[in-house]
Amino acid sequence: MTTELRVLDPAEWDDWYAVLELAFGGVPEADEERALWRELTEPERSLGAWDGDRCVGTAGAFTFRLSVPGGNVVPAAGVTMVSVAGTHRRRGILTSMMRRQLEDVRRLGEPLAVLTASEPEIYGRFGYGVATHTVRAVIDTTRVRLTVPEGTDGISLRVTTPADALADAEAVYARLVTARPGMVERRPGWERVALLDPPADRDGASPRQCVLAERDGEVVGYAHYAIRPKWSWPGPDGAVVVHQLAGLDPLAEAALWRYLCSVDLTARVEIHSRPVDDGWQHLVTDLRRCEPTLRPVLFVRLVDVGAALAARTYQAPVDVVFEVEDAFCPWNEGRWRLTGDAKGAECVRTEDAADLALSVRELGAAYLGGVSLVSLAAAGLVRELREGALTEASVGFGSPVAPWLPHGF
Ligand SMILES: CC(=O)SCCNC(=O)CCNC(=O)[C@H](O)C(C)(C)COP(=O)(O)OP(=O)(O)OC[C@H]1O[C@@H](n2cnc3c(N)ncnc32)[C@H](O)[C@@H]1OP(=O)(O)O
Repeated sequence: MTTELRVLDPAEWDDWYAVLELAFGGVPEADEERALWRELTEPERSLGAWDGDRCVGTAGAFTFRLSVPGGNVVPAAGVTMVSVAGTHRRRGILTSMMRRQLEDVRRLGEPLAVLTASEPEIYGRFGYGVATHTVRAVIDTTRVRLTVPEGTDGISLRVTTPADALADAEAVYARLVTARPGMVERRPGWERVALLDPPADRDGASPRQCVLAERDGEVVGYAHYAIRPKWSWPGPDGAVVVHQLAGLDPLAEAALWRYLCSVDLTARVEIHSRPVDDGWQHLVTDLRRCEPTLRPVLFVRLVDVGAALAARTYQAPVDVVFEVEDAFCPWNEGRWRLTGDAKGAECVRTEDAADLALSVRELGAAYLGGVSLVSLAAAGLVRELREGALTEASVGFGSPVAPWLPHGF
């Protein structure tokens, strides 16, 4: 069997997308959702694998800019819509699409490729490392109280709809992008992804609602949530389902959490995705009764090691030579000297002796400052060749704010 890889012709989008839908189980998306993904697809950077006139593989990329430690936003390919038809699996089609895609990303000059994986096992072989995690939790609001900081009463709340609050919520989001690594700048059209609310995904909950936090008439935070009513024999037993929450300062966030934790006729707050260092965990009286669980989310791949490492800053001075192994993108292989601090960085090829040896996957994992090089070394994935280099690099790579990706793509 030979398959041909080619750039997507927009006229073929329906056939191409049908392969993806089928690979994910074949449940058709709501018209509104499908139409939005069609609009957001960038055909010129989407690949199809064709067996004769049959599309049997798909892989897309979005043109993103990702926030990195220090506050820069760096061009990144947002790899997406990856699938291979059930009739054509395990014959190397995904591998050929990943190779071609990374070559294209390199040609476009984007130092990074990022993705969220359907199954984490798939992408390590292509050099992607897990760089961000998210916390899911269920707060038992019948047992857990929230102690909010003084000053929260200065925030007033207004209930509205996500659609009516869109411009205000987007303005808040835009101001937060550079404050936390791992966030994606929203391009035109992407604000509508935040509004997607297909009834099939609601699991018995209401359409999404929105509450705005305001100080002196200015919007300083918002939350998107839904209510899942439930009645048990003793009485009301509903849930508040938190989809998004963002505040420009701690008081705005605390006021939003207080509101969500005190909705009448509910007994729990379900938090689907929050940063691992989120403030609410310190406001609750009993974190054990919130059942926090961790999940890997964003995979990062350094497509151009030199440009990627020079694009972020380092919280403590670093001067280390990395010996990088990268069989899938051999242009990255070899030794790189990284020098940098909190103001800027440079990363160039060198013949000097290596201080640390690792694969490009581990560099991707550590890149956003959420996974420490020391912990990767503890797993045997980073080798220290000069004493002291591991601590130096690990401290420098760290981030005071945990990286987090607020939404999928
Ligand atoms: C960013 C995103 O869009 S994530 C979405 C990914 N898509 C899906 O999960 C949809 C359902 N699955 C599929 O469509 C396909 O099974 C794919 C795309 C995951 C894999 O496509 P294939 O063409 O079969 O992969 P390919 O033959 O190139 O396999 C490459 C390697 O990955 C391994 N692999 C592929 N899929 C998986 C998997 N789901 N779990 C573990 N290993 C896998 C193969 O065993 C192979 O290993 P090897 O190199 O050691 O031999």
